[in-house]
Amino acid sequence: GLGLTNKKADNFGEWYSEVVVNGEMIEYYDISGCYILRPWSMAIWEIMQAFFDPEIKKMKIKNCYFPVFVSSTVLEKEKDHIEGFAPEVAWVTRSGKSELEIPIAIRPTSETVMYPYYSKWIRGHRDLPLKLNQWCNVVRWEFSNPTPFIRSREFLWQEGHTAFATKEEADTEVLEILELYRRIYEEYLAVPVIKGKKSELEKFAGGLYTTSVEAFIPNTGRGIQGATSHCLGQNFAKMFDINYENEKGERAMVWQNSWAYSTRTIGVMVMVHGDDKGLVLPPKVASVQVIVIPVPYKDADTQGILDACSETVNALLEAGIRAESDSRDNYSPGWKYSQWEMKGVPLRIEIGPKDLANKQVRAVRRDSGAKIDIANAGLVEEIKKLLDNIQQNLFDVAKQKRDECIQVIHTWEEFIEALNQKKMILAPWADEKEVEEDVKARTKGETGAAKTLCSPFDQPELPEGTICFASGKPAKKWSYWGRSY
Ligand SMILES: O=C1CCCN[C@@H]1CCCn1cnc2cc(F)c(F)cc2c1=O
Ligand SMILES: [Mg+2]
Repeated sequence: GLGLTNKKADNFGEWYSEVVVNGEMIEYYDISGCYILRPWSMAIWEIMQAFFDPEIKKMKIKNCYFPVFVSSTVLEKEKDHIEGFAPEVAWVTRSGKSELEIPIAIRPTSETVMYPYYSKWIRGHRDLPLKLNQWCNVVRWEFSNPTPFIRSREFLWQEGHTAFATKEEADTEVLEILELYRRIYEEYLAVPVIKGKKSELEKFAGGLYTTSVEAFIPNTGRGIQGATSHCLGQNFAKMFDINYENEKGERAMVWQNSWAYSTRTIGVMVMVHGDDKGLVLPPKVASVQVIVIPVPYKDADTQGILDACSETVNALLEAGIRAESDSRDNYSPGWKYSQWEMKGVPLRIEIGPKDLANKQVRAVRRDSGAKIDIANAGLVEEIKKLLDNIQQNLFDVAKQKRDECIQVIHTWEEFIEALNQKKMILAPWADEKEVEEDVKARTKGETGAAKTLCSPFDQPELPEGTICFASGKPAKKWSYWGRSY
């Protein structure tokens, strides 16, 4: 019957895959690491896209579409950028019965697909800035444990690829995009994130610097990169000859950025807000915000109740609230309550004989379970307020839980202790690659090594003489550390 067999606090991994399946977001596919995105999750992707796409259009970024296939010559053009990733690249080696002359890769990301054409299109300073984005899928044949939305062999994302005449313009855009990613998480998914800069070891090797929004999953004590915005510097301009004649008639290389968020966002939201009754959807991203359920009673005025349900739905729809009624006659109200709770619908409205008589409805919140009787007069306004309150409450609760997981430390002992307590660790460190490599080596274990998540833009005080928790060298900055996805 209905109901989850796994508890979130007991076995998180099994709970998560049960919730995304029972909530009808995901269907498992017969190829490992691949998942079907059912309408219940696709609708969330579309709602986020409906926010992000107009925002980048305001920034004069244009959408385009490049081929999914990459020739091996161009993919391998960038040796050091690719070398670590080579095992993840999926290849087409034949069509029908005939082997291909040259194998063709399926895009794992599109730098090498796009930049030869950036080189061709960018000739003079009037061709700048060139700012393109594409909404597409990418394929990375990952081997570590596949997880719906979080780590899959194919996923949907947007990838932005921009080119500027000056570093200043690039630096500015990196942060403008990162702010949009923060808004996706905090204003839509109700998930708190931390903005910061990746370490030299964790950044995109092909770029100059990487910024990210970092989320945290309290149940597993793991950080997760929520979205990423890189400044590529002039590295790819050098590799792909993307240069132009500047206003002084000199040859100059462009400054580039690339940035992405993916369907991973949905998985983070499920992990943070889901509970033992199933999904809990923030109203801003719920394709159904209010489900109206008739509660007929014996021979009580059933038609009157059904009419009240459709009138309520229509009033809510007219006010721009995404409402539906569930008037299926082959399920009991109780069964419907559980099913819509499993699907995480933020608000349920029940209409029974008593409600009909009193010209009111009974609203039930999915986040707190609170039951509220609301008069039909002024119903729409009350429901709007309730949905806003649910959105804010989900964020506040998630932020409070995440903040409780943050532990400031100064010594190695404190670091290990906090790691074992599944904390998100804030520590002063020397900001040296070897130090991070050493921490990874010293914390390797079956639950994965600790690594830097990001160095927050919002730096705490670093008093003179503070030492690095791992090396004893003078500390240069604070960074968040932890195990991660
Ligand atoms: O993260 C982004 C934002 C959107 C555009 N790309 C950048 C960097 C992607 C880094 N990356 C990430 N994963 C990869 C996997 C591969 F198999 C491969 F060949 C290359 C890569 C790879 O370059
Ligand atoms: Mg990867």
